[in-house]
Amino acid sequence: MSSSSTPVIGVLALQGDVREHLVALAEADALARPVRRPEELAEIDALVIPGGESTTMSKLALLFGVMEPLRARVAAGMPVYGTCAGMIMLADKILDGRDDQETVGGIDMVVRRNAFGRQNESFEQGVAFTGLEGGDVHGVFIRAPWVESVGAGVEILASLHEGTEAEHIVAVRQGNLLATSFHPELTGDHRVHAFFVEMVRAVSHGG
Ligand SMILES: NC(=O)CC[C@H](N)C(=O)O
Repeated sequence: MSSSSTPVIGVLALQGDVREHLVALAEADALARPVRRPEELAEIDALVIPGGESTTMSKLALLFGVMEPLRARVAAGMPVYGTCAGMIMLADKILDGRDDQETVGGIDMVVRRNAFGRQNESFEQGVAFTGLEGGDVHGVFIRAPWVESVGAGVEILASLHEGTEAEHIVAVRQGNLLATSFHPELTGDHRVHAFFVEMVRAVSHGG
């Protein structure tokens, strides 16, 4: 771990909206860099897994040999933030995935891919996010997953209501792992990234 107060945060750069996360992290006062190879994983304090396509990301992570090193670092407590496809990658269990699709795992949750359905492929909605000041976050949902269920150790940070129907969980935290169904990196509002950078600082300073 870096001992400086500016954490080095990688963005998993196999596929997806890497550049937007690099910009958002830099604006949230982190040193951000793309990460592709196992040896690059060893040089970061924390990681963002971007949105994109989780089936492709899974395949490339296996191909590049980063899946196992990533699992090892997650098990060792490295903070990771996953958005959308990145949320899927952090799920211990997924529904509607491809048969050969693997995840990094780490969050005790069941995530359903493309959960909001075809009619609702992409939409934008205000999201009340526990722990963030300044009002709703602007939620950009693109073929987004939702969290179907969580284990006892998982904190629910945001949910959406569908009409009068059930709530769908769209943001969670378990220990040093954070995941959102939506894409704060596509908005100019970097409060969720700043929230993650604070999580990373807390870990670094705590030793
Ligand atoms: N915007 C996104 O990241 C979409 C996620 C995509 N539907 C998947 O399953 O990976």
